[in-house]
Amino acid sequence: MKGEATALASTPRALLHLLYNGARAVDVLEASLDLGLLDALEPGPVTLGELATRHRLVPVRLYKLLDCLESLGLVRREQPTDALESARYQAVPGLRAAAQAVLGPQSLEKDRERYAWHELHGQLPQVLRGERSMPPAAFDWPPRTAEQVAGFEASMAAGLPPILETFRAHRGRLWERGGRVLDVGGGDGTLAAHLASEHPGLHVDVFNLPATEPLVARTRERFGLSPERLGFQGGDFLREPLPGGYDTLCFVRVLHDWPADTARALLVAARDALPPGGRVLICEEFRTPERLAAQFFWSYFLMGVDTCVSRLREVEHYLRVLDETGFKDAEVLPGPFELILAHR
Ligand SMILES: C[S@@+](CC[C@H](N)C(=O)[O-])C[C@H]1O[C@@H](n2cnc3c(N)ncnc32)[C@H](O)[C@@H]1O
Repeated sequence: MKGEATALASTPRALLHLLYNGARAVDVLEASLDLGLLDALEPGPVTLGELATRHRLVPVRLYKLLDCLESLGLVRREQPTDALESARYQAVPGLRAAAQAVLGPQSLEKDRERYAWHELHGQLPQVLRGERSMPPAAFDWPPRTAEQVAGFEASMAAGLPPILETFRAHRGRLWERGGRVLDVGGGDGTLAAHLASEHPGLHVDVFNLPATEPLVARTRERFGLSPERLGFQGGDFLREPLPGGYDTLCFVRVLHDWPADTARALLVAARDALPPGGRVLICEEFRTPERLAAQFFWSYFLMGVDTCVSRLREVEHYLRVLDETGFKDAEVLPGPFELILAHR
């Protein structure tokens, strides 16, 4: 039985049937996760008879649940005889981890429900004609009040684990020589604090808008770091050059927020601030089919927010701009969020 991932649906009509049944499909997956069926199905293959006995489930009912999973392309079935119990199943690789990430307690999708998407729901023709938008009271971009800034930076920090995983996977390569790092647009300093804590030879500063200074101070305190290990440089990268004195400048989920010419200008500013041999690190949600799917909520939501021009770009776009702005030896380091490393 082959276990490789499959397309969600083979035809547009099949996809539309599945989408219409989205709430029921999520119910099927949550039940499968809660019952522990995914733990058994992913190593698989396992027969329906074994699954039903192990989990004390009614075989004829379990068969129908597995039909639902099969129609979603999430399990494969072999039916050696017509007896239900003999049907053998195997989940596609990664299903359990995906179900945990998307439906489990730390689900980003569930967190997104608190945003006012229903302001647009059912109104897309008016939204697209420019007659209706997200009310600023429901979502303001860029964040303006201290409360909005703190809420936004906290939600960014909550999404850092896969980024930290990538940084950790390449720790030897990135930080064995220590040095001074500037995390440009570095949020509330959570990434910088992890880097400083995990690598005693590093000094890390956050460059961010002055309004974020108290947030970085709080992070510094939470991690028990001194200002010598985790510093703050207040500034506006749209209006002033980036500060010098660093070996590495990081742009983590920053460049995608801007039009291409602004993102390019930021890389030029980085080049001008770095010494020869200095490094730039770009960590982004590069545009891939999976990332676009993970971004579906924001593609929908931001139709009503013209002030946000954030967009996913292919990794090749950034590699080309790095080349055009004079960076050398760019390479893509793999991980849950790929990291581009390039040298001045
Ligand atoms: C999408 S967030 C990314 C935060 C963080 N790097 C992360 O990945 O969690 C963009 C960051 O850029 C900062 N930023 C936005 N405009 C800026 C500006 N003009 N100058 C400096 N920082 C800015 C924001 O305050 C925020 O921290």
